[in-house]
Amino acid sequence: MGWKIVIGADDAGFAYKEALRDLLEDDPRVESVHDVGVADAAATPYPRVAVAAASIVARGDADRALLICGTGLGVAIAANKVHGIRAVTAHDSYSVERSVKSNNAQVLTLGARVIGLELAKKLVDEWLEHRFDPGSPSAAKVRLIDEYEEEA
Ligand SMILES: O=C[C@H](O)[C@H](O)COP(=O)(O)O
Repeated sequence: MGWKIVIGADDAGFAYKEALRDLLEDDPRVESVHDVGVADAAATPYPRVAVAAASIVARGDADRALLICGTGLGVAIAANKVHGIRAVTAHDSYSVERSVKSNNAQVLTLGARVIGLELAKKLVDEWLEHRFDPGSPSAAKVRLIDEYEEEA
């Protein structure tokens, strides 16, 4: 079975979201792509799409989410407010890899005003290759985040 991915963006990320969704839909590693919007480039506050996408992942209806805004930062902050979600902004290959292998982040966020579309496509392509190893030494560190969240 392939990845079930949710994708979303605000107005600043709309054009990138459209291009990255097309890429994901054509990728044999991807089973499904759920687009939570926005549907056009009309101004939309980034927390709305970020929370909508992250909630789908949190309830187990998708494996991962890809979110795009101007910087990637606002959608990451908003997505991280959803219980159980680990969202990161990553604009280089190594960080994208470690976001999965070290942090078991289910949400990758990108900034359309920060990186070019071709780099965004390359990072998303690489992201699909990475998997978290629950038997790795990183797992205990991620559990500490979960434990803190349960106690908070
Ligand atoms: O993090 C927020 C995003 O970059 C958003 O696209 C732009 O937000 P702003 O209009 O508040 O700068």
